[in-house]
Amino acid sequence: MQPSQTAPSATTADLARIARHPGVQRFPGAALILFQQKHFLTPDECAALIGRIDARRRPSTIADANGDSLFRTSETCDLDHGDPFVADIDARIAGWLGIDPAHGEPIQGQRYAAGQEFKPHTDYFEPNGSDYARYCSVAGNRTWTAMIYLNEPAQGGATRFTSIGKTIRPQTGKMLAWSNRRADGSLNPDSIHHGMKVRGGTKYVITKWYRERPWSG
Ligand SMILES: O=C(O)CCC(=O)C(=O)O
Ligand SMILES: [Fe+2]
Repeated sequence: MQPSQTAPSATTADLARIARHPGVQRFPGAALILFQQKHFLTPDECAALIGRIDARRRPSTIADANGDSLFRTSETCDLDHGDPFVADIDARIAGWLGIDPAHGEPIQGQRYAAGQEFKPHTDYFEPNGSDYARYCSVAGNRTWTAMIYLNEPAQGGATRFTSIGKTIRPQTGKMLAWSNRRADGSLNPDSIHHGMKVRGGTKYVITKWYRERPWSG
């Protein structure tokens, strides 16, 4: 293999590598390291993922449940990494970020019907939260999130980063990638975001989370 084709081995994303991707956009401001890459997946790839999500979806769950049963009302699907199509997308996301793929959790699909949402939350686990040991003792906390919109709901369903005041609308194949930590490695509360209510149609995304240490399933 050429060096450029080898899988990355870094424990976190490589900002210089990301910045070199043609068409990548970095959102301004120091509060959050957030990138967008349009057309990361083709419409056909998105449709194929939607088919897989519909075949295996189940109600979504949350860590550190706060008693609000309406906090996350979507459905979730663990995609099968034994499926070469899924494995290829997984490798492309890790390659884009420059993170060792071993640090990634399995890709999940999320489906929101009209009226469903995921209220404002951070993707990292609260170190003082009741579920921290359960979710983080082996692989550590979540470092980076990559999320790809698979379709465009008829109405609603934007992702709003509530602290930095940025709203991103779903576009088929568009990837958002952000660091859940600040440049100094501390957890970043400004990564808080809201998967806003779908008002018409259905919304599908895939989410990919990376950890401080290798993920062992
Ligand atoms: O659906 C969205 O826009 C956000 C999804 C999300 O934040 C998550 O799954 O952690
Ligand atoms: Fe999230």
